[in-house]
Amino acid sequence: MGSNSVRREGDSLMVGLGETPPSTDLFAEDLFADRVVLVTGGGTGIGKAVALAFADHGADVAVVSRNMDHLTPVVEEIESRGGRAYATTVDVREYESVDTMTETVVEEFGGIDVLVNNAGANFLTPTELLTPNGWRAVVGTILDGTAYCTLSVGEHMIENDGGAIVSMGATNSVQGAPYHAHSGAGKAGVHNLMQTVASEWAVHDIRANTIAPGIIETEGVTEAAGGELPEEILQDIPAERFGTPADCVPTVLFLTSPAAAYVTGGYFAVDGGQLLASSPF
Ligand SMILES: CCCCC/C=C/C(=O)SCCNC(=O)CCNC(=O)[C@H](O)C(C)(C)COP(=O)(O)OP(=O)(O)OC[C@H]1O[C@@H](n2cnc3c(N)ncnc32)[C@H](O)[C@@H]1OP(=O)(O)O
Ligand SMILES: NC(=O)C1=CN([C@@H]2O[C@H](COP(=O)(O)OP(=O)(O)OC[C@H]3O[C@@H](n4cnc5c(N)ncnc54)[C@H](OP(=O)(O)O)[C@@H]3O)[C@@H](O)[C@H]2O)C=CC1
Repeated sequence: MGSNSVRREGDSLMVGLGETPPSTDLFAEDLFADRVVLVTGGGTGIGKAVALAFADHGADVAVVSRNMDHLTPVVEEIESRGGRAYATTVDVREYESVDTMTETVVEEFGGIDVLVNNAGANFLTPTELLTPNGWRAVVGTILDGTAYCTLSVGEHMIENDGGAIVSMGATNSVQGAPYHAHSGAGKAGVHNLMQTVASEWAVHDIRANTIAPGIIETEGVTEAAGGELPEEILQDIPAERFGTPADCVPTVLFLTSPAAAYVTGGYFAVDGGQLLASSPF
């Protein structure tokens, strides 16, 4: 068995920098029983993997995004596994649309305990070619969208028994990098917003954290990168592979579970070591 794989010896699960095991191998089956989880952008990529995993651990799951064609298969998949799921459309860039989403989900499931701000958008462009509309398309989705969902669902959480919020940041928020002006600035704002929310809303029993995926192979990032992910990037990733949506799942589940009761305002890279500096020698 290669060094980059999960090894089981007897009953113990030994994990290095290999494949992330399915969440059902790692967390209790009923970890999120009686909990309601809302995942924005839950019909594709990372959001889809996260939504399915929450359902596998007993949550009622609402998936929302602009396109019902992305959402319906996830609802069907969850229901076919015996779970409860619900989908509604939303454009996270529009506050009214977001507020309607919150009301609809609360009406359907009776509350919202966990919010995963996952809806996102990106493309790579030299800054001098970035138009105001291009900036708005990306920053409007990742920063306004995260803020609107946090404000709307947060109001509900404050009025009820608190909750947990996780937002998808990105490793490009840590320092400026070519072609990421809109995405990097927006994702930096996401982390800063989560820190502020964490500090203000602890009193309401609400925790808020940021997960920063590195490069996770999804159709979305491939499109954002212009059609393919250049293999040369792997030279800067100590894990020597791109991530998968499954790599992001356990961190989301951990941060929104009671295991993270004392964890708030944090920034958690899921990047195979991509943020580590490469050797100058
Ligand atoms: C590579 C490592 C990245 C790590 C960090 C983050 C990663 C991620 O977020 S990954 C995945 C997220 N998923 C996606 O990005 C999905 C695929 N992307 C898109 O759908 C588009 O890029 C979109 C976000 C712009 C689509 O939004 P939409 O509202 O449909 O936008 P429009 O097509 O109407 O365009 C608005 C505006 O943006 C300009 N624009 C769009 N694409 C590009 C591009 N590739 N390069 C330059 N400019 C672009 C477009 O021209 C419009 O501006 P105006 O022409 O001035 O009207
Ligand atoms: N993959 C990667 O390498 C990385 C991803 N991330 C972040 O992780 C998250 C998921 O990315 P990934 O799974 O790769 O990408 P996807 O493109 O698969 O996911 C983005 C999701 O957001 C939804 N969405 C986009 N715009 C809106 C909007 N205005 N309103 C509501 N929903 C919207 C899309 O659904 P629909 O089209 O139906 O609206 C889609 O389901 C994003 O926040 C992304 O920025 C961060 C770093 C790296």
